Amino acid sequence: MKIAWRVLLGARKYWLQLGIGFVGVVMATIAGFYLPWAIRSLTQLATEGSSQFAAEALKIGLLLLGATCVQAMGTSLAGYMNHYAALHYVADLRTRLYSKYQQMSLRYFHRSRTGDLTGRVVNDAMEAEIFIAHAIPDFIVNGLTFIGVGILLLTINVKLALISLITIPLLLAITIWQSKRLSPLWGENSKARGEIAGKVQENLSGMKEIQIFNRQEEERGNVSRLATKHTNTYLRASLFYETSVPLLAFVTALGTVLVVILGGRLLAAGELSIADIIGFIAYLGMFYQPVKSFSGLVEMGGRAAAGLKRVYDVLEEEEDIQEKRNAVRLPRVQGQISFQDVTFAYQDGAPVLERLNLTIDPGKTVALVGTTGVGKSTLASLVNRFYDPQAGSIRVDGIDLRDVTISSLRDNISMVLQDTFLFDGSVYDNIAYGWKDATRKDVIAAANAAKAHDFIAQMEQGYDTLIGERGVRLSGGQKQRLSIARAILRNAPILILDEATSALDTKTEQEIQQELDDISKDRTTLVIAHRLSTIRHADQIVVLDGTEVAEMGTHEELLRSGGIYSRLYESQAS
Ligand SMILES: Nc1ncnc2c1ncn2[C@@H]1O[C@H](COP(=O)(O)OP(=O)(O)OP(=O)(O)O)[C@@H](O)[C@H]1O
Repeated sequence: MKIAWRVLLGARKYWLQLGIGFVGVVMATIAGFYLPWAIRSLTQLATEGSSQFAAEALKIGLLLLGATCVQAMGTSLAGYMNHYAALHYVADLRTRLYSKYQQMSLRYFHRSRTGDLTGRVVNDAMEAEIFIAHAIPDFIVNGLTFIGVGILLLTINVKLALISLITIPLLLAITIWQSKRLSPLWGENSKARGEIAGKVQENLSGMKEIQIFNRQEEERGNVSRLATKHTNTYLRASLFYETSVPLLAFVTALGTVLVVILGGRLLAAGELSIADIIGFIAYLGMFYQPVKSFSGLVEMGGRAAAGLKRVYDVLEEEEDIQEKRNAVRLPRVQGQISFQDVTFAYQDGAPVLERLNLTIDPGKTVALVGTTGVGKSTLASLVNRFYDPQAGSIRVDGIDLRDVTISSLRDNISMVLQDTFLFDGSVYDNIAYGWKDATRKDVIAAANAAKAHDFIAQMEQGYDTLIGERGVRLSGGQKQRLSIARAILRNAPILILDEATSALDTKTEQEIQQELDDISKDRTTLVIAHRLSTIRHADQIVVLDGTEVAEMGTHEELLRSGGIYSRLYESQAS
């Protein structure tokens, strides 16, 4: 019920269409009441031996034609208008969900499965269509039919109408029992379906690893287990559904049996005509229909509500990276970055960084060095608020990152990451992704600076060549060069290079290194590189050890001091 209100309130932009749909539903339902009435009237005329039978029958026929036309028009109007509202609301929900995903921190994506998140946008949001265009109109039709036909039955014969009510409590008890058991089962079913989507998506991304390590059997087993789990949850729900539906049909038939027996007695006593009995039985089918379909409706609503709950759960999720209400726009910065007593942990009790202090002067190049897993990438990702530290603060030009809007902060930062991601589109689009107002000249200049222009020019369609799933495959080094071009194009005052040249051969690395050295001259640059030869010219080298800064200085200073850095450098040189 809560979900129904939520859907209706959420779809308030489409109340006009829903209102028209409502009128259509009412028109069609009421017009549908006429057929049994017409049968009753015709039987009455025939049994009374009316001399005007032909003329009366024509009148009834024309009325029936009118009612049928109204019913058809109402159904069509309601169907289109309700679908119009429903499908537009589905589009709104999908957009809101996606936009919510964009606001979530990386932490959220690490703990969620991509397939599950995709399923919420594609499948679960679609349940709103079931709710608005099917469950709610059906509920109105059923309510109207039950009340309207109930009144008509009372007008035909009160005693018979009361007798036909006897089975209703039993019918209701069965449907309520059924819906209580079914709703949670449909919830489990949705979850199990999401798990399969998540697992298959994950395995498709990791297919190379599955084949390299020959884990096909295990992975097939994992998918099969999830598929069986889904089948079992579905079957449990199905068992309830399939036992209660025939039970309902049986109890409904009992009602008709009672009416036939009592109707016969009343007929014998002269209290009722044969036309009344025929009309009554024709209406009785309509009268029991809402009660019978109540369980199906509850089941349909329950399933849709379970899916929609998964959508609303995401929409309600609190973003762990929040923008303050009074956050200000960060202008283009000079580029001083300072970490003050920063403590950060992915999991409680296992800090990656603890009370870390570090100041990077504007325009300087600072290299982060340390053993693998020490927290270099983590430190870099705190600068553009992929995560917030649990304690301490990070400032850019003295301004706390939490006081500025996230978009203005990120406008000031360009990043080249270890794992390059390129979109399914042209080479040009992928480079231009770095700056939406870039001209073709800017894009080519950036490609030149990243030493990517030559290989792009050699492609059959040059910058218009499609890459990714629909186009050509690029080598790791080519991809990396495009992502460097994208970052160069962004022209931000802070540049973060996280293993940016790791996929390149030594010769190309050296060439690009020169370009990177050039572009980092007038901007603050944070470099993470395992190959220490690439960072020896950095203004400052910061060595992380444990959870804090262990050493700091230039290449020469650190070599002289004979600490961690000098040992690392020597081990690489040998
Ligand atoms: N999303 C995450 N959730 C939980 N733990 C994480 C996550 N990302 C990194 N870690 C852990 O945090 C620690 C620091 O990781 P980080 O990637 O910052 O190290 P790094 O120094 O950049 O390593 P490398 O040189 O191998 O890239 C590691 O122990 C890592 O396992």
